Amino acid sequence: QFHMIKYEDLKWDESLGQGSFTRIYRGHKTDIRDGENYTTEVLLKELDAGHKNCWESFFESASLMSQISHKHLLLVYGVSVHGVQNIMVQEFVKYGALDLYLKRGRSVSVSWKLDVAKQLASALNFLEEKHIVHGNICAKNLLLAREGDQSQGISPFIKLSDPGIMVLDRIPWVAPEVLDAPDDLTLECDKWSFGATVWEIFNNGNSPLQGWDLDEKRQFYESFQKLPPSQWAELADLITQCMDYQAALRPSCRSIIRQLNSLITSGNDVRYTELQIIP
Ligand SMILES: Nc1cnc(-c2cc(N)nc3[nH]ccc23)cn1
Repeated sequence: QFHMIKYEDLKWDESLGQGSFTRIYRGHKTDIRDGENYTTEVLLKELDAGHKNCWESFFESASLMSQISHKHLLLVYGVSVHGVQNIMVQEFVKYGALDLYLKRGRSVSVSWKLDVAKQLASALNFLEEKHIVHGNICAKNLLLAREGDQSQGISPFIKLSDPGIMVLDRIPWVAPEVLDAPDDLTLECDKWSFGATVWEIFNNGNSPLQGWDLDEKRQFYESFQKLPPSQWAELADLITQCMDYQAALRPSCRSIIRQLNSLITSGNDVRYTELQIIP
């Protein structure tokens, strides 16, 4: 399924924090090609030995991403097994997770945000064409490889990370129909999550329904509520289409791309804060 990497070819640098079942580090891997030693900067994702049960979803998500390659999909070099330890070796993406980048108050323009949304849509379109469901689209899983420079006309560049291990309180990123049947994730689920992720991008990385407890979040679905609309009507409309409670009515990726391309950023290039609903 994927390339096995020798533990002795890996070097750990600094810790970059930890997820629910994983610890992540910056590191390097060495390869020997035509007798030359090459070192590549990598991200090392250690799966807690204690969480054996997440093993298959850990490797499933890794193998999913290593079967295909696309410029906006994170490259997974392979896995390394050392005793009871499992390590996923990913390409190192310089600026890390997009939600944290946006929360750090980087004031980015509307066209910057729209570029990111278009790149995510093209990654989703690629996955849809391969009938591959990602299952965990959110700003936390978007990695920023290039900050972009408005003055030089250089756009940002993002990579969609592996789905990782699905945790259940994924409301409002997880599509409502998944809550009752978590096993049959469909391509339509990724469209719902795309809508929630675009909402995050245009809300400076703030999570929708931030601070709501699980009951309030369940209630949000049960009463078919919608996220507070962006003041940009056409964007709000696209988000609403993606987050349709009827999966079959969500737009195709091609339609999403067409609508994103028809959004006019001129005049919208002002910074505005979005509404937040208070539970
Ligand atoms: N595939 C990946 C995933 N995350 C990073 C990353 C980069 C960074 N500058 N700070 C971080 N802090 C935590 C993770 C991370 C890099 N590459």
